[in-house]
Amino acid sequence: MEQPVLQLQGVSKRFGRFQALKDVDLTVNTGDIFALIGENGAGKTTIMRLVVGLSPMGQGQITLLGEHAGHYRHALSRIGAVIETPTAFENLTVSQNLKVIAIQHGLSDDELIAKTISLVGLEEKAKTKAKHLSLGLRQRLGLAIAVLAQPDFVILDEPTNGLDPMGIVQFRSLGKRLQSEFNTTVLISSHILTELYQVATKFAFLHRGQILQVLTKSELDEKTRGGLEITVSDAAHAAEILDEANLKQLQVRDDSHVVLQNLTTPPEKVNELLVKAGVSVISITRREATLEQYYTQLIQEQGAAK
Ligand SMILES: Nc1ncnc2c1ncn2[C@@H]1O[C@H](COP(=O)(O)OP(=O)(O)OP(=O)(O)O)[C@@H](O)[C@H]1O
Repeated sequence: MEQPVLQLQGVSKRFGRFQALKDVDLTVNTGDIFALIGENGAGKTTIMRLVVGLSPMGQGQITLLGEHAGHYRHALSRIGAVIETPTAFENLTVSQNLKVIAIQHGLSDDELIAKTISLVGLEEKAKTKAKHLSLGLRQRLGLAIAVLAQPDFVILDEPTNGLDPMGIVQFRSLGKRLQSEFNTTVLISSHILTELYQVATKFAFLHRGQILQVLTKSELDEKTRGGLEITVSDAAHAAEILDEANLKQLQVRDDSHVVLQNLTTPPEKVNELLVKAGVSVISITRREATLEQYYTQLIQEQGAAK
């Protein structure tokens, strides 16, 4: 059954006079791969640091695995986190690093270490010292450290930072395996929105310290579903004609572009309607909005609403 793993209620945080988070409400449930999406400085890392107690609480309440931030007893031992640059023992090899972490968790299972190394695709570097790893490989070691003890909840801040394309592909499968094989709940931030879209099941859009919207993957898919981009001589007139024909979900982008969403009407029909009404149709193209475009649009709407 779905249960809250992490809840933020009315969380605000200031750094001096700067309001980094404002009244943030979030619920991450068991099995979610919950993506935090936001521009540089939106507050993603601040949320993660507050959750793990790396930063003192501001206002509001954070509940992690049933315990309140500031009063954690067992919650932190049940999570794995990579926040900012992952740290490792520089003079120890990849497998020695993982051995140390295993011992810290009271585990002495070499098979688990080997399995974790393969999960993050570090087999060929198992005997390499951490100080000789590239940024992307360090990132993989950080991931391995975070997931080694099979925590209930994993927090990953920019886990794909520095990964090469192969690393990103492997990361995608790691995200899916964490969920399907270990039922791990994940909170993740990344700048690579196409990657987040591939792995996440829920999306929170954060802008200047505030949550604009939280969507499930199917809600996001619904909102970004394909539409027709219509280039015409007179967009306002075209919109009137389409509206009269009961094609309601439309948006005038500028003087010459109208976008019609959730369309079941074929493009030929749209063309016929417009041409009959004397609007010159230059082109009709089918488009799907990406997560990136959706996020940009959301921020623009937010700016326009102010
Ligand atoms: N210790 C601090 N002192 C002062 N300001 C801070 C501190 N930590 C974060 N900030 C500010 O708070 C804001 C949010 O920062 P945060 O690191 O959470 O953003 P982010 O969404 O993770 O961005 P990025 O994508 O760049 O990592 C930024 O403007 C940052 O400069």
